[in-house]
This record gives sequence, C-alpha cells and structure tokens, in this order.
Amino acid sequence: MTITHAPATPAAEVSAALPTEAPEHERVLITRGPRSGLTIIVAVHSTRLGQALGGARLWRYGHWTDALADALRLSQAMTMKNAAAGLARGGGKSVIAIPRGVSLDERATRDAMLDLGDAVESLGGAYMTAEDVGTSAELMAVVHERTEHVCGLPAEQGGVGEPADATAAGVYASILATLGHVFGSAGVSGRHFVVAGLGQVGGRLARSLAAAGARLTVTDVAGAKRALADELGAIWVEPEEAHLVEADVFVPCGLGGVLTHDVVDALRVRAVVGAANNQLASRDVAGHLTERRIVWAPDFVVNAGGVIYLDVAGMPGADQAALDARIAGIGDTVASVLRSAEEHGTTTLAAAERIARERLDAAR
Ligand SMILES: NC(=O)c1ccc[n+]([C@@H]2O[C@H](COP(=O)([O-])OP(=O)(O)OC[C@H]3O[C@@H](n4cnc5c(N)ncnc54)[C@H](O)[C@@H]3O)[C@@H](O)[C@H]2O)c1
Repeated sequence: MTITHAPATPAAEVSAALPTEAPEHERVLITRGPRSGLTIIVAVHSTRLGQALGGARLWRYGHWTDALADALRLSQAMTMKNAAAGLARGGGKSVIAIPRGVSLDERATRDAMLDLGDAVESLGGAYMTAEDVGTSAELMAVVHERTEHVCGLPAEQGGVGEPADATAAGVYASILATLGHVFGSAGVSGRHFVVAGLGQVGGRLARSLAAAGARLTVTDVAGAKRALADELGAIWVEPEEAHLVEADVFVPCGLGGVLTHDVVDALRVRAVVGAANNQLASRDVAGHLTERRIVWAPDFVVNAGGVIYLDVAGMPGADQAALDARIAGIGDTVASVLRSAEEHGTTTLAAAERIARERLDAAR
C-alpha cells in the first residue's frame, strides 16, 4: 500500500481566530490521539439532514485552537454544501493538527489515521469521514481499520476512490452556468480564464478548459506545475500576480481565503468560479464583489461534485448516468443562485445560503 504523507513542509500554516459567538455545532470532539500524540478534532455541525459527511484534514497549525477554529468553520460549511447539493447528509469535518516543527513519517501518519478512526467510531455513526487536504484514499483505508464510517477508499478495496474528477466536472458545469449568466452564452472557446492552483482539481479543470478552446493563464505555488502550463500552451504567471491578470474568469483552485478586500479591489475579471473551499477571507467580501459587479459563484455550491460523488457512488447499485446528472445539476443550482441574487438585490452568498437554509428548514 502506498502511504501518501502529509506535506512535510506545507505551503502555509493555517491561522484562524476562534469565533466569539458560541458554536451552534451538535458535537465537537477534541482528543489527543493515544498512538500519534496529535490533537484530533471532529466537529459535527448538523445531522438534521442525515449522517454528517465531510473530509479529514491533516495540516500544520501554529496552535491547536487554530485547528479547532478551522474544524468549526469547515464543518459548518459542509452543512451548507451538503444541503445546497440536495444530499440527505449533515455537515461535519475532522482536523488533525500537526504542530509547528513536526514532520510525520509513514509510521506516524498511520498512527494518526488509526487515532482518527477511533475518534470517528466513538461518535456512533453521527459522522462519516473522507479524504481532504493532506489525506488520501489510501489513508482512508487505514482509517477503515478502526471504523466503518469512512468513504472514498481505494478502488482495489471496493471503494469509490478520490473524488477530484467529479469535483472538476461540477466546477466546469458551474463555469458554463456563470458564463451564460454574465455573457448570455456558455461558450468557453476564446474566453480567457486564470486558473490559480493546478492540483487534483485545478489541473483537471485546466485540461478541460484548454480542450474546449479557452485561453488560459495559470499559476501554482509549486513551480513544477509549470510543465502543465507548457503542455497546455497556457501563459504562466507568479501566484501573487494571478489576480491582476485581465481576463473573463478567475478560477481559484488552491487553498481558501484568497478573496481578500485588496484582491477584490485589484481583480480585472467579470466572474470568479473555482474549486477552493472558503474563498472569501471574510463574509463582507461577498458584498465587495457585488459592488464591483464581479459575479462570484459561491464555492460551497460550485465544489460539491466531490461530496455528491462520495455519497451517490458509494450507494449500492449506484448508476453512472444518475451521478452525471446530479453533478451537471450543480450548474443549474449555480444559475438559479446567480439569478436569485440579481432579482433580490442580494449577494450571491446570501442567495446560496437561502437555498441551503430552505432545505434545512424543510427537514425540521
Ligand atoms: N479534491 C476535491 O475533490 C475537492 C472537493 C471540494 C473542494 N476542494 C477544494 O479545492 C481546492 C483544491 O483541491 P485539490 O484537491 O486540487 O488540492 P491539491 O492539494 O491537489 O491542489 C492544490 C494546488 O494548489 C496549489 N496552491 C496552494 N496555494 C496556492 C496559491 N496561493 N496560489 C496558487 N496555487 C496554490 C498547490 O501547490 C496545489 O498544486 C482546495 O481548496 C480543496 O479544499 C477539493
């Protein structure tokens, strides 16, 4: 079995303040993994629509409370994502905090996954985990040694594997819907896209856009990704310059928090549509985008292809055509969010949250 290590030197530590308001989460488990010694947090935000589903993040944090803040925020976002996607799933997330100065070898990574499996199992089925940043399908197979409440195992072990294809397909459908809204035509050919982050999702997306005749400018903090730019005939820019490029659509596919007020001031695009989770550095950035007449397709609607895949493909008798239709439906949801924001004079964030809340309220 291949063990994929958490990055030995992650690009950035996550630093997030704990919210001042009391959390609305149903359960939050904070435990020290007996094997790994690492702080493991499992946040179950809501099970109103069903078992909570959300990935396990293995990442470096300056302080364990930063990991807690991340888990609280990410699990709440999963509730909105799963509800907006029409899944019978609640929202949850787990975070394993790697302390500053610590690198995990194969043994330590395995111990962390076994500890995570025990933590998930202790919740008695309230939460199902999956891969996320820093973990993989192979690592989920280790979690599976301790709990049944894990999905996205490798295909060789009867699992459905990694969801990046489905996520990329959902982002692509969202891009088409956004082009239709902004330009009155969903044609990709000749449109100029700036793809920031050429990983599992961004790389696939860049290939699909190039194949459809798009003009591409791309970037990544990992210089090795330049080879893909050359292969696709894309223009390469440095990561800190990507948001300055004049283009039709900015496509953030790296980590979250990319849309700060300064970045929004500098953007020279008509729309932002990308895979990255939690793109807004703060909620009020949604209003700033609206003021600048930049159409933002909300991330938790756009990137739901992965979670739809994990949920639908894992069901007995799952059918590819039904799955494809569900993922293509992300484009319809994006179109209705953009229309609703325009009609009601709200931000696209508020319009997307209204769809999710309606589904949650209907399940009361
Ligand atoms: N993989 C999925 O199915 C999935 C599902 C939903 C959401 N997402 C989100 O989409 C984003 C990308 O996921 P992924 O699976 O492709 O991750 P990945 O780790 O495979 O790729 C991320 C890429 O972005 C690059 N990057 C990081 N920060 C950057 C920056 N500031 N500027 C430019 N490049 C940067 C990294 O070097 C890497 O190549 C993440 O935010 C993830 O949470 C992914």
